[in-house]
Amino acid sequence: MTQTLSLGWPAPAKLNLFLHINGRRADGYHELQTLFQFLEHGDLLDFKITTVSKISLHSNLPSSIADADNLIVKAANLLQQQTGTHLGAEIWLDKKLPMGGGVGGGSSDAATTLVALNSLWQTGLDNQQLAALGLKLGADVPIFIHGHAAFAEGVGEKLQAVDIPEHWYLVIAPDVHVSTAEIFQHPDLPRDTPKVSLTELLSANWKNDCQTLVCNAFPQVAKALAWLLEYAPSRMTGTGACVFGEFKTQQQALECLAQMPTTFHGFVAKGTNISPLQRRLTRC
Ligand SMILES: C[C@](O)(CO)[C@H](O)COP(=O)(O)OP(=O)(O)OC[C@H]1O[C@@H](n2ccc(N)nc2=O)[C@H](O)[C@@H]1O
Ligand SMILES: Nc1ncnc2c1ncn2[C@@H]1O[C@H](COP(=O)(O)OP(=O)(O)OP(=O)(O)O)[C@@H](O)[C@H]1O
Repeated sequence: MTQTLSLGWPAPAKLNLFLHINGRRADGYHELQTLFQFLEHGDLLDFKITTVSKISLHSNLPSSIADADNLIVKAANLLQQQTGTHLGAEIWLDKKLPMGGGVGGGSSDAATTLVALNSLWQTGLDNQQLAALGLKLGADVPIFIHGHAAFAEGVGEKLQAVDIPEHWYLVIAPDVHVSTAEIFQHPDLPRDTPKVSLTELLSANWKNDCQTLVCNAFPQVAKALAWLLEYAPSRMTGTGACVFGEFKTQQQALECLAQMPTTFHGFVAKGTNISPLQRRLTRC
């Protein structure tokens, strides 16, 4: 087999448009209800398929993340083990998403690796099997494999596709790393939002149950959110640190970005119900 080069696999960001924590399971994981939408903005991965089974990664990530801890390498190894393929891959990652930002960059990279390699290695797993594999790597991986905006329950793996308005967002990434595990372990995290139906949730005011705790612990997050709220309905995504403001048009979002203090870092992107990864897969 000749070596195959396959370029331009997107690993988009996600937003949690709301995030409710309904309880804590015996294994420590939390039951939640959340609404996921993708952004037309994210990391990019390239793959070279090799006939030796080695997985190697080249990236612009900080060297503090060892390859063995990288979710891309973990995803590729997991797919190899699961399918018994003897093929390997050389992978290039162009990291654009803020890390530990609640926009799911690591999970999205893992999902893109599973979806792309399953196609390029011709290992034939269906989306359900890939999502089950992905869940072993992180609670957010299945949504990126699912590829459609969704209402999620369970620990984030029970997904119901939804079609919701595709607004423009200004996302601000405060210069702090929020540990998802630490937020979920925190004694002050509210864990008692009652579960309600999707219909009720879609017409309610949206909130993020982690937001107050994270804003209290990280003044940079509170500051970014307070600034955004002057311009648009705004919230935190996931367990932070990113916050987003919602705009009807690209122009409004860009005008707000232009006024943003230079001490903040942010980007404008459109929300999308169909993941850019799905669109790339159908071009394969
Ligand atoms: C908060 C969300 O971003 C919402 O989309 C996700 O639920 C987090 O997903 P993730 O980053 O893929 O999280 P994981 O890597 O699976 O878990 C990190 C840590 O968060 C905690 N965790 C995560 C998800 C969940 N439903 N309950 C939890 O308690 C666990 O302590 C876990 O050790
Ligand atoms: N490919 C990767 N990209 C980014 N982070 C990675 C990757 N592989 C492993 N990690 C580790 O995962 C941590 C969290 O990454 P990520 O950027 O996905 O956080 P996040 O956006 O808060 O995710 P979530 O919204 O799922 O909680 C990083 O700090 C890093 O140590």
